[in-house]
Amino acid sequence: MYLMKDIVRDGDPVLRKRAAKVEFPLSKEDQEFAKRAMEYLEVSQDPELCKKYKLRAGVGLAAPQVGISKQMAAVLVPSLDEDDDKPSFKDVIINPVIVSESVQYGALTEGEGCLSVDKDVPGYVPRHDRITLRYQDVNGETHQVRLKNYPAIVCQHEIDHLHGVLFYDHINKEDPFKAPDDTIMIS
Ligand SMILES: O=C(O)C[C@@H](Cc1ccccc1)[C@H](O)SCc1ccccc1
Ligand code: NI
Repeated sequence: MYLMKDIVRDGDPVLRKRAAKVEFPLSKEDQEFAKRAMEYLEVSQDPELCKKYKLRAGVGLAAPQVGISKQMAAVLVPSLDEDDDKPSFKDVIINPVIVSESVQYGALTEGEGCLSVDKDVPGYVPRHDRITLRYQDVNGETHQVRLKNYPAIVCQHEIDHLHGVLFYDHINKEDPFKAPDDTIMIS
């Protein structure tokens, strides 16, 4: 499993590169990332284990964030209603492509953070509220899923990492809390 020491921080050029496409069958290194990244997310979302391993909670972890410039990201988005323990989205997305996206924006009301960015950067991060995502899983199977609101926001944050984009690149410099007026605000 990865620890915070394995996470590359803003300033490292790997976070600003466009990551390379992943070939199948996965190499040992790629399989290792998939396993360790999903483990990180699961452990980080367990309050006890999160404290024990001194992790920052995460709902996504992209390969460039551990220095691997390849198009892979683990995503584990818990369902928003606590009692339903089935995640709203859980998979390792490989060579992801957003094949269609809503004109309407969505943004988290609390703004965003990033495991690779230690400073708080306040402001709304306008993203597409709904997306159709095509990706391959660790077995090379192609999936096409429609996501909206929180899971859509998380996948766009992770896919940005594969294109060398960080969340604060999207924040309006003049007025950080300005968002297009029909933006869906997600809490
Ligand atoms: O740095 C990362 O990629 C992981 C981020 C993903 C993220 C997605 C959407 C919006 C904000 C961040 C971490 O999950 S940041 C910590 C966190 C944990 C739980 C919920 C939201 C953010
Ligand atoms: Ni991030």
